[in-house]
Amino acid sequence: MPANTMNEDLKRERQRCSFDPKELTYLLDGGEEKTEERRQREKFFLDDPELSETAPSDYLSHKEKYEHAVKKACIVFKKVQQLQAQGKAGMQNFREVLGGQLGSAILRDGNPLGLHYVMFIPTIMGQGTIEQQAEWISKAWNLEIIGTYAQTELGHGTFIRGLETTATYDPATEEFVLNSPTLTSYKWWPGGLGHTANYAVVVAQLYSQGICHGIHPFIVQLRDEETHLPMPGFENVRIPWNYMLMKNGKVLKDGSYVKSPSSKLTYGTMIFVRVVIVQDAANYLRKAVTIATRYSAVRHQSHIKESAPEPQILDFVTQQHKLFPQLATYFALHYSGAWLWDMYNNVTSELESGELDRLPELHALACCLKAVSAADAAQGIETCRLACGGHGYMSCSSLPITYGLVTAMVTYEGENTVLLLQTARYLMKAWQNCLDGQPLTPSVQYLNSVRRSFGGVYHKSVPWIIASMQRIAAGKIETAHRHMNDKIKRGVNSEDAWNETSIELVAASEAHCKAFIVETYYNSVQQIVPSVSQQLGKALTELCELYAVNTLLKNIGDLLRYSNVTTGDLENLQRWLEELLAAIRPNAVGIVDGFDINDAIIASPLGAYDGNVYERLFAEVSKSPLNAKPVNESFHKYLKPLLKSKM
Ligand SMILES: CCCCCCCCCCCCCCCCCC(=O)SCCNC(=O)CCNC(=O)[C@H](O)C(C)(C)COP(=O)(O)OP(=O)(O)OC[C@H]1O[C@@H](n2cnc3c(N)ncnc32)[C@H](O)[C@@H]1OP(=O)(O)O
Ligand SMILES: Cc1cc2nc3c(=O)[nH]c(=O)nc-3n(C[C@H](O)[C@H](O)[C@H](O)COP(=O)(O)OP(=O)(O)OC[C@H]3O[C@@H](n4cnc5c(N)ncnc54)[C@H](O)[C@@H]3O)c2cc1C
Repeated sequence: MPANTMNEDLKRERQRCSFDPKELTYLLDGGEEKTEERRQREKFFLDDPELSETAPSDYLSHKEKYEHAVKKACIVFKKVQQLQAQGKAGMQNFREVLGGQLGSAILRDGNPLGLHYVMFIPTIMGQGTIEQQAEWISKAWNLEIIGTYAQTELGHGTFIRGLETTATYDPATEEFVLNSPTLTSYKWWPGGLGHTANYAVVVAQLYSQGICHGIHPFIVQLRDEETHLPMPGFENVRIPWNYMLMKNGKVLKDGSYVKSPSSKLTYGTMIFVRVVIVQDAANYLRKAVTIATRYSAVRHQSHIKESAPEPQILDFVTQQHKLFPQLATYFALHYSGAWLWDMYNNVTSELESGELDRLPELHALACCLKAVSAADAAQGIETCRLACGGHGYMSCSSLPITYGLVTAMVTYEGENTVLLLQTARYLMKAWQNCLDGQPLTPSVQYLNSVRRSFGGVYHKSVPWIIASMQRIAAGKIETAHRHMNDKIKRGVNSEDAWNETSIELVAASEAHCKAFIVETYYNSVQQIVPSVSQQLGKALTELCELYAVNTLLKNIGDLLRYSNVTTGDLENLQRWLEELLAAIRPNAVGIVDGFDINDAIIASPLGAYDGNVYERLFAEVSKSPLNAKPVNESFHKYLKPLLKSKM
């Protein structure tokens, strides 16, 4: 590949951009200094020859991939320790390095220490007493032990009240006795459980004095700390009394049980991870859309006008309609994720002082935002992959693996439908409160105002779209509430009525979440615009408008059903969408440049900064061991005899 050449199309695109991408980078990082720190950190890891890929891991076996990932995770850990020793990193950096997009680029095939940092340590911090934190946290941070979070069993993932593993307190020895007595009670799925972790937080049904007190977390040693040989299996495993995490519910030494202020505090780690997933989903989406946008600026195909040369595929409006909403969705999820993170931190500190009032609202928002961000990011990444035609299908494009990782988010940490139904529970109560004239929490305040008016006259503005989406959400909430109550009035019991109405309940939850995202995104942009250049402010506003218009147009049926919108208004919306695509077109490459994702993190020949797509694709396929020899052995072994036998 010619060194230092920049693709001519990308050069032109960069000249066309109306704002300076660096300004966007600084905005997203939180300032120039933060950008510099991030870049230095990325360089520190990515320039390490032991961490940079010489050959793609696609060509390794499953076992080799695992070993390769463990090796890299250990190198990363040592490097973070080096940074800490130099005072250049705090504890937070484990999360930034191992959990963010840098970590997922280095540990492309999975992070064997991921659960240790994202669930084991947070559970001890959130569920352990001060003494238990003192005992376990520093060991865990220093990687003297490696933990995981073992909740899901072969038979139960969603319905955690149905877990079968038991922990029975024996006051005679002051120990808990753990048992997984059936095939379906086997712990199944926990990340790192197979070969990496030597400890786990095990979630089990607590029994004391003959009474079941529901699920609680216990620290259990899985493997010998020296030999790493597995401890005897889950039959009558004895652990000391203080291995039950007792910040919330407790068992006293005599076996009496002290209830937690809320049994749902045991579910705290799940809320934390759901909150983190929103940001994680956004980051994966921005990587995919960077790849697809740069590729679409470099790729020429077909004709718009027969007389003109083949255009960049980014000039097809249908291509813009595939990609630009993904750019906008990144920002929408980024700002909603930041909002949720703030709420999570505020509510967590309220919980510390015994205030539980805002926990239900946090739970309702974390559930629907996790579900919608995982689903939208997955769909967005798949759209980006398809938008790259055949080359998007190649594993070296990084798009299939990115989609695979994000689609798992739909299932883990609470399956999406199940989480949307949790939010629906909250919304049904909120609607009832609204009917009864009771106060409403901030995120459902709109139900009151929407109830009073059916619609407002169309005007070309995001606030009109927000109001329309709130009207749709309130309409769907009202419909589900009414249908469920009709069934109950007809004699259906409330549980069956819930199940029979659940399609509408899920739809109501999604609509509520979308309205929340558009409003949060709009408010964030309104706050940012006065502090950035006029050009960047305009670009950010256009993206926000695109997200709003596109989301509303995807719900035309609902809009017609729940508002007094006219077909003329819909045509105006469609025109607005097309205007926005045209306005964003010159800035598309500048926007993804502003994401400032290092080429080693992009890890795709289609999306590198220099745009040398074809040269990089060629270089990539030549790494395949299959291409090392002109004739593969299978020809002589199988094909040749077959060909002969046919002659
Ligand atoms: C340092 C480096 C780090 C790196 C950093 C980051 C980067 C990477 C990030 C991503 C990587 C993450 C990898 C994670 C891998 C996956 C791990 C897992 O899946 S682990 C496994 C994950 N597994 C799952 O997620 C399992 C999903 N299942 C569940 O969570 C539960 O079974 C349930 C919530 C669905 C129902 O629970 P159930 O007990 O049957 O409850 P009912 O329905 O009967 O409702 C009763 C009442 O309770 C209320 N309430 C409920 N929850 C909460 C809450 N949290 N709070 C408050 N309230 C709550 C509810 O609203 C209702 O209130 P009301 O109406 O009565 O007033
Ligand atoms: C990559 C990955 C990593 C994971 N890591 C961990 C880990 O580290 N630790 C851990 O403990 N677990 C882990 N899990 C498990 C994960 O949390 C569960 O798979 C998840 O919670 C879903 O539960 P399930 O598999 O039982 O799905 P199920 O609940 O069996 O879902 C199957 C279907 O049933 C539907 N369904 C179930 N209940 C209801 C309901 N009440 N109403 C309507 N529909 C319903 C769902 O919507 C879905 O369509 C991981 C899973 C994956 C995929």
